Amino acid sequence: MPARTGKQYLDNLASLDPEIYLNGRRIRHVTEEPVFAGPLRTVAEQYDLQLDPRYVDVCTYESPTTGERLSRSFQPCRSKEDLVAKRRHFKLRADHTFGMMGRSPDFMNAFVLGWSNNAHIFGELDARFGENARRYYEHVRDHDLFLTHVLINPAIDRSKTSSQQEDPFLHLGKVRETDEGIVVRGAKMLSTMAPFAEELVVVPFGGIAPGDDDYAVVFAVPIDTPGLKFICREPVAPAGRTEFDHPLSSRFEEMDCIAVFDDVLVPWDRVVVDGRPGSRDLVNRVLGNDPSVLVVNACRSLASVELLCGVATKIADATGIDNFLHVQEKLGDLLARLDTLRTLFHGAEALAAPLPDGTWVPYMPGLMAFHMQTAPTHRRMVEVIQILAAGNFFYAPSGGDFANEELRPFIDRFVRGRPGVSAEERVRLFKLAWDVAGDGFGQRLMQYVHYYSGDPVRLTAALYLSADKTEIHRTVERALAGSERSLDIPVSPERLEMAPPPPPTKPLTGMYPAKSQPSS
Ligand SMILES: Cc1cc2nc3c(=O)[nH]c(=O)nc-3n(C[C@H](O)[C@H](O)[C@H](O)COP(=O)(O)OP(=O)(O)OC[C@H]3O[C@@H](n4cnc5c(N)ncnc54)[C@H](O)[C@@H]3O)c2cc1C
Repeated sequence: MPARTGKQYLDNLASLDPEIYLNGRRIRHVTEEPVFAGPLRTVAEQYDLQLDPRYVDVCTYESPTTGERLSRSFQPCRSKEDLVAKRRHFKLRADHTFGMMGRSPDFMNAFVLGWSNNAHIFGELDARFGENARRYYEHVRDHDLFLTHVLINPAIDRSKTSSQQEDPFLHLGKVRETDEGIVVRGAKMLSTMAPFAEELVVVPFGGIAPGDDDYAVVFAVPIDTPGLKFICREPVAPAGRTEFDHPLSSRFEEMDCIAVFDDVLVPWDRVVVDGRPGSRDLVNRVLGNDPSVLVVNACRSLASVELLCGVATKIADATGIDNFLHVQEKLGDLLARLDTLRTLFHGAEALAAPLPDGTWVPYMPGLMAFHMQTAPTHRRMVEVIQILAAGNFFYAPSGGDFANEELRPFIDRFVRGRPGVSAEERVRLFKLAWDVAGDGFGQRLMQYVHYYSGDPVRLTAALYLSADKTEIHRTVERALAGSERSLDIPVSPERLEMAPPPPPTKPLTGMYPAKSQPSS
């Protein structure tokens, strides 16, 4: 099947029977659940978008084997042109949600492309596993499936390894093997979008301790696999929210769930790492995702800070405060931050280079630097929106008030903005600002931005440990040499051709520094 429409996605989702629980209730038909209506419509639109005549060339490419149109997100990058084409696709789909949805289909599509690229590494444990990884990517690509994933163990006692927890199956681990596959038990925290997904991918992240091979299991299963349960958090956008009152949260709430594995059988053809001795070393060495995951993430981040920056400047204008110096200083700072991110984003692409296997990747340290700047930028933009909006959030009548003919003249008179800004324009703007900067929806997004890629503290430490510091140390040596080498100045190259960074030489475990791992 080629790239799907929204209807094809929804029809398939309706045919599945996953165990999804919301406030104690089993949701039997996710496609009919009112709480899920807004986000489901948005996910379906993400599928429709790729076949829209305006975007089909941006969002799809021709299958080399069948000639069908496939989602661009699955395309391997064999040239810089491929890289640019994928970035345009990712940014388009991120702009559709204004970057409010981090785990829209592109995220996991890019992730499983990496399973295909890394099949030879998974094959080191068992040739079947490499084959499974490659075939799974093709299965997801050819059926254009929507995936969720779980990486992290629940935070029961972070000072202990998985096998040291009070019960050996609090963290997800392998219980036994059968002729059909491996049986796994335990839990993984935070499966975003699980109610809307058709498949679940499991990959441990953050480092597995010595002696914990049983917990180094990598696999993918259909979302309605027996024994697999998802318990949703409380919705931040309860059913019935209108687009007038909640322009973002009524459409873009990604549900998060804890995933419980109550003795789940994973068939052998879905196993990529089976928890045998040596599994830990492999999982700590390779996460298995494609470098384009960082591009998906960067496109989402950019889309969301573009919206935030626009909201901040619009609200300053709407109430005539943009003539004040301190407001201009704050807005100027936000615009500079936005342009810093844009420059990093496009700079990483400009410095793209091929890996030894011919895959083109953007300048990865640049994308990592981009990632590390986005959370503080997002937070500052939210803070500035709060400072500039002040009490304005709290006298924004609801859609129902606007529809009340008796109230309307008062609203039009007293709730308008500066001359030229009507009450409706002003109120809609402040409701948008509240969704992203005040409401639980916006708070969850900010938490997402800080943590979606792991703990920023350990990620930043890992960046320090793995960075190539040769150049900056040469500069220090030149400064120390004093006048002896004062005319020995390197001339910067005419063209910057950055090779992709070598693999880290320091012992990192699944991206986090080894020293921050609990040990057995
Ligand atoms: C909104 C949202 C959606 C998410 N969606 C998904 C998803 O779909 N799939 C998925 O797999 N994950 C998802 N995540 C989880 C995300 O991967 C984790 O939040 C992230 O990896 C951090 O892990 P943690 O939350 O357990 O925090 P922890 O790693 O436990 O950190 C909590 C605090 O303790 C400190 N700390 C803990 N351990 C150490 C240590 N060993 N050394 C030093 N400091 C330590 C940290 O610095 C931090 O301040 C999501 C997270 C959020 C917020």
